[in-house]
Amino acid sequence: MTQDEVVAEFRAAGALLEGHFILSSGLRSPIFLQKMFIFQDPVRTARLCKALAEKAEAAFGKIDYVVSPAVGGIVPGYETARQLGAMAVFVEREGGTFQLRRGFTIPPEAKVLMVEDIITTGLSSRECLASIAEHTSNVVGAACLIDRSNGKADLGVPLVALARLDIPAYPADALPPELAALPPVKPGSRSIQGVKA
Ligand SMILES: O=P(O)(O)OC[C@H]1O[C@H](OP(=O)(O)OP(=O)(O)O)[C@H](O)[C@@H]1O
Ligand SMILES: O=C(O)c1cc(=O)[nH]c(=O)[nH]1
Ligand SMILES: [Mg+2]
Repeated sequence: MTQDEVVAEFRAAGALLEGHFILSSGLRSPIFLQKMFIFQDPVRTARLCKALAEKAEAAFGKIDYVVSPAVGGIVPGYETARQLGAMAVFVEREGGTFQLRRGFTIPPEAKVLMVEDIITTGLSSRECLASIAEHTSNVVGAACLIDRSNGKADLGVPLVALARLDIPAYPADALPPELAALPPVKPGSRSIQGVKA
């Protein structure tokens, strides 16, 4: 799947939102990729995650476990794992920190892929990888649908992305006037889980 085809899937799903958004990192952006508009359509999700699974397998070889950060990572993590013939588990915030809960375990010999939905600064991905590191050192890499940092986010492990886009994001005190003129909205879940943006 080409980068243009990935963007076309987001556009067709109505997932390319324009406005003034407060991102999980606290950065502000005129564009928000509402991945849940992708994930509400299982057929579209399967198309994207099949392509992601193929790219991840080509880069990292056989993968046994996919681990993703809740909430946004759960659906693409599950579907990518299904396409890979791997297991799918997720980490979720407990007291603000990602933890493997619900009795999930990762066998020490399992080759692990971290799957994220969207990457902006890479903070959520790094937090997810840190929580995985408490269970295994067998992480082969990471994969995401869209890396909106255009390759600038450093996860500390190799990353494959279905699309790399350069989408502007600004600190709150450095907004361009046209963005500052719009009322900000905060679509993500980090702040409602008691984690400082
Ligand atoms: O690269 P980053 O700067 O960390 O931003 C990307 C993260 O932000 C979103 O999650 P969010 O915390 O908004 O919660 P969600 O997964 O519940 O949507 C998205 O799902 C990524 O996890
Ligand atoms: O950085 C984020 O929080 C973020 C950006 C984006 O486009 N989509 C999303 O779900 N989260
Ligand atoms: Mg997330």
